[in-house]
Amino acid sequence: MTKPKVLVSDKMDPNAARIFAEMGCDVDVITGETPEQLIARIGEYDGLAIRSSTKVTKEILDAAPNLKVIGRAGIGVDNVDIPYASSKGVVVMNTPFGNSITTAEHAIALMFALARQIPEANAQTQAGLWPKNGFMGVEVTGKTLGLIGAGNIGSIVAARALGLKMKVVAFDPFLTPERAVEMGVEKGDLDTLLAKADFITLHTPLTEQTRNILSKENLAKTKKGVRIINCARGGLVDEAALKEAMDAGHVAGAALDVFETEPAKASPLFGTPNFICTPHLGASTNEAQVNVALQVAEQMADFLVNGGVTNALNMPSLSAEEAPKLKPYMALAEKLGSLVGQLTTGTVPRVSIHTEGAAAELNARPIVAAVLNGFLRVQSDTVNMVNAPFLAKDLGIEVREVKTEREGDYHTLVRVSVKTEAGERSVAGTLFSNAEPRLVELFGIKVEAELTGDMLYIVNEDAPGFIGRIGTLLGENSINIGTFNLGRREAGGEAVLLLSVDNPVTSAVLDQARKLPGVKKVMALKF
Ligand SMILES: NC(=O)C1=CN([C@@H]2O[C@H](COP(=O)(O)OP(=O)(O)OC[C@H]3O[C@@H](n4cnc5c(N)ncnc54)[C@H](O)[C@@H]3O)[C@@H](O)[C@H]2O)C=CC1
Ligand SMILES: O=C(O)CCC(=O)C(=O)O
Repeated sequence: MTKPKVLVSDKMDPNAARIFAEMGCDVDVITGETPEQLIARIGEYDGLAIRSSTKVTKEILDAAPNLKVIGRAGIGVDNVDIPYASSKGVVVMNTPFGNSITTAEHAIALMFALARQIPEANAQTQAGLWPKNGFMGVEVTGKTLGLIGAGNIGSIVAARALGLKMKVVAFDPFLTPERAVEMGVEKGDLDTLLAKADFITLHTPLTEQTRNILSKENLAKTKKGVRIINCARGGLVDEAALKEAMDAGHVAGAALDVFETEPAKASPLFGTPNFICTPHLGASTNEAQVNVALQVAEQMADFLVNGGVTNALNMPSLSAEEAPKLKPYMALAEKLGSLVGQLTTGTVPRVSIHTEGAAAELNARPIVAAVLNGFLRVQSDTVNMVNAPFLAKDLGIEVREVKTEREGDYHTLVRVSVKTEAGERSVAGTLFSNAEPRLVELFGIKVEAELTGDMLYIVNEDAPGFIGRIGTLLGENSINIGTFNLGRREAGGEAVLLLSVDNPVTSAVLDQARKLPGVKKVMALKF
């Protein structure tokens, strides 16, 4: 088997390359290239490992037909066009925890640097000025820290601030009252936070809701003398409004690690008294960089070599415990989706996935994605587990999930139903020995079959002599039958025949089969 090829295109701890190699990937580390150089190179790679410098645009994704996974050694993925990557079936992963402590510590470091004006005091002291009287600081003890965003990093910042005997007011629409109590913070709305905080620190992603969350209007609602720290993303603070508020003496100090445009080579804030900044160093410690490099390489290699999915942003994760249990279900789900896709014509406004018994206890998202992957594969060669749910949405297909924990006839069952112009049609399957996917029902008829390789699907009137005739026809055309699976609605009624065959059935043979007496439908299937 050829080894997957990975490109590391941003500066990353060397442990990443070591792990990729140890886990069976060929790895190239080529950093600092222009977008054009990356476009010329990316075509040969299965994986791309990045930090924040590489911008993974539509153009880069279009030039990457082999790309299967993008791994961000860090948290923010705003440098990756995720919707487009998803539409191309490329998994995007990050490492959500590896640099959180380091970034929280940077926010706390900047808070102290602001409180005691350390950068300027340092500069003037080293210039020989000994400015003993020019730097009256403030204590942080007893002050209120306004925390905008109480996720991984925000909650670490809160814990550190509480340790410094500060009070913490947190604004985060997803923060539950219980979690706020657990964190020891006061949950407040944004206006309350703005009115109360002596220091404000931001820890949200940049979204349409958070862009300019510290706007001119909101800065005006802050306490006079407030100090602001942003170690999250440029664009959360309106930089021009911040400059105005600092010049007016309303904001006493601001520390930015991140800027709206990076690298920030110029800014109206540069040179403003009590403004300090760092060049997006939030994650830059030895510890964090080793953590994220190891983690991204392990996750990407696990995906490329073993199919494991961890911390993907556009695909359901499969934990190490879940993966072995879910894998046979995903195979079953994909086969059932494929069967119903091959047997259905016309528009399908709805696909329902019903899990029953043991299947209902599992994480349904990978099972649903696998059904859609199989179902849509019939119309698209480029569909996969990542883009199938997006493609279904684009096609206007409603996807329903139903779970019944009670067992029916089978210990475990997955049923796929599609709504068509002709009505609802469904197929169902189970796992034999908890591992082997088997079809057990086809459009209301009980039929047990392994869906594999080339198959022939025949609907006929149940009558003596038919099986002999189809066997003879295939034999005369040198088509060897592997398995033979029969089902019927009732004696003498509609019957279904599913045959696995050792070689594909040509259209000429299909035509001959259609002419056999009692035959209603004949189709070649492929799994
Ligand atoms: N400066 C640097 O080098 C680094 C920056 N970061 C950035 O830090 C940010 C936070 O990272 P994590 O804490 O790991 O993310 P997280 O996802 O754990 O937490 C983000 C929090 O923001 C909250 N949030 C979302 N929308 C909000 C809104 N409209 N108002 C208030 N809160 C809102 C979410 O509910 C969530 O709790 C990310 O943007 C990340 O890119 C992360 C690492 C290093
Ligand atoms: O990789 C870096 O230095 C930046 C880290 C960062 O911003 C993130 O993880 O979101």
